[in-house]
Amino acid sequence: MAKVFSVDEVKAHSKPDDLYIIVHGDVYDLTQFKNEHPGGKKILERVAGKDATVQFQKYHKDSVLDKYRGKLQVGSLEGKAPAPKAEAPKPAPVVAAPAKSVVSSAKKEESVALEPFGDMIPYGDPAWYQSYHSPYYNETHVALRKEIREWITSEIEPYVTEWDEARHVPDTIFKQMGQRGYLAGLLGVKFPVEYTDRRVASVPAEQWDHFHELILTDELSRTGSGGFVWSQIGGYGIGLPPVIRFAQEPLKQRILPGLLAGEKRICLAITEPDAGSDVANLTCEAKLTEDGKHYIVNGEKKWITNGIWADYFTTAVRTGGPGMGGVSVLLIEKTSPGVSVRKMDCQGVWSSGTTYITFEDVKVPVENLVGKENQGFKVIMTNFNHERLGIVIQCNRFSRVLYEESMKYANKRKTFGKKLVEHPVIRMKLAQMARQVEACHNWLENIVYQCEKMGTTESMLRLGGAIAGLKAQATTTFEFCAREAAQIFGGLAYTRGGQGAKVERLYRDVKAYMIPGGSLEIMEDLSIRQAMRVHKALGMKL
Ligand code: HEM
Repeated sequence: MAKVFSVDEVKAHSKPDDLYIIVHGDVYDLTQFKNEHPGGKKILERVAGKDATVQFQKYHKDSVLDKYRGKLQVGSLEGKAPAPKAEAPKPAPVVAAPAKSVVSSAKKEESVALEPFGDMIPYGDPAWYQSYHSPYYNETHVALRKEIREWITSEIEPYVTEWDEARHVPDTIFKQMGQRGYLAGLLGVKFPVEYTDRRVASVPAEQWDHFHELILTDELSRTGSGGFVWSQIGGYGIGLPPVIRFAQEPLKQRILPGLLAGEKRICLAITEPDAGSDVANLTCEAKLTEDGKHYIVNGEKKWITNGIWADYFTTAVRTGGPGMGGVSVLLIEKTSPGVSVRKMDCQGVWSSGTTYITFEDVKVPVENLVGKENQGFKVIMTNFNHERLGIVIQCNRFSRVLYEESMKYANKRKTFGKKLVEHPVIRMKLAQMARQVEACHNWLENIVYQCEKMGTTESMLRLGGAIAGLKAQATTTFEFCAREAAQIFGGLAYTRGGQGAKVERLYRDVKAYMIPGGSLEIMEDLSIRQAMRVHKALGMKL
């Protein structure tokens, strides 16, 4: 049990070799820590024995305490009120919608506002977190949101900067993703109960839908690190769906339980030094042996997320003639002789393990063919909508994080005698960020709802154009917000770590979202070309 102090008792610890301070009513012993304090020891000695809450808030985000509390807190002041949790106070009488599935328009009376959640900064969270009415969410979504946010706040967020600098997230975190059932819920398909006994604590498997997946990815992205998110789902979220949809049953039985549990890792290997968004041009070749039992694979793959840690590579290879009709997909195993991986040094997403892979005479059993020979393009295409929606969710939360961080900072930092937020030029930046984030999120929810209703084939055929347009929108919003947030934070966004850590990191991560998964230019073009094709079939009259 932590000790209870009076103000006078804390005052007695006001020497450099016996240095206590008070922050938010909690008492910290900084006697040893002062020597390693990044802000210097003298500044701490000046507030020794005192309440330093105001000074602390000026130089740090409160989340710094999540990391150091365990090590430094020795007690609390007498009469201190318990700290507020992630859930905000309840201002209005609101109830969650029934857990029946997404509420239909015919049942308008069920579409009631959900309870407020989070910090209630305007636009700092999606509208349904801030007691707006929504037709999309029910109590299972509410429960999942709470479950993930608690985990991220206590076990992930305090360490993200450290992991990014180390360019590696501890393997235990990915294992937890498996144990918590999150990995099984990230595949754009119904919860795969036939291959795993892992379950998400707050959502019955049979009720799992696309909005749960949205919430999961969105909350992971609140960490403000593309590297962290990609370290967990960057390879998995695009490497595994083709296997679960198109691989042969014995292969699935063999590898899925380990992958869904977070014990094994997988990635998607399509891009090559000379083939990115123009997938049909890839050259990595796979030749069938004369006995028809193996493929022999030779070639290179570049910019492969998580490749360095992967046990399996869902790999696009050329088995036939030129163009898309000669492409197949093979599951290649890391243990096969001839596979080598080299980590690449990139501008952003540092902890995501971007990798260069070479395949030299790698022998792959024909049982590892995913889909049919020379029909790999269909396998790849089926993946695109899910991959791009994942990118959109991440980008939009990153944009929101940039806005939220800016809003908080603009409300505490003073220049020329005023808070930043009191300068119209800064409010204009915040307004421009918020309106783009909100527009993007509303389009996103609409598209996710269509995925939920249409199913895989129809959504693949009909939504490709809109999802490409949405990716273009989300990535340009992200780029805009990174630039504006950096201007608001000034020098703090130019240095790594500290209060501007998320802004500086996300600024570096932008291009990792704007180039892969279909570059901005290709997305904009596709959003019109593909939509025209679909609408021609729907009877478009020009
Ligand atoms: C529990 C007490 C404290 C802890 C755990 C702590 C921890 C830290 C950490 C980790 C940083 C690096 C930047 C960051 O991650 O935000 C930092 C920077 C800093 N801290 Fe503290 N600190 C504490 C109290 C204080 C107090 C009371 C003051 C002022 C009186 C202070 C002044 C500063 C300054 C000036 C910086 C440098 C900020 C910059 O680079 O812009 N700290 N502190």
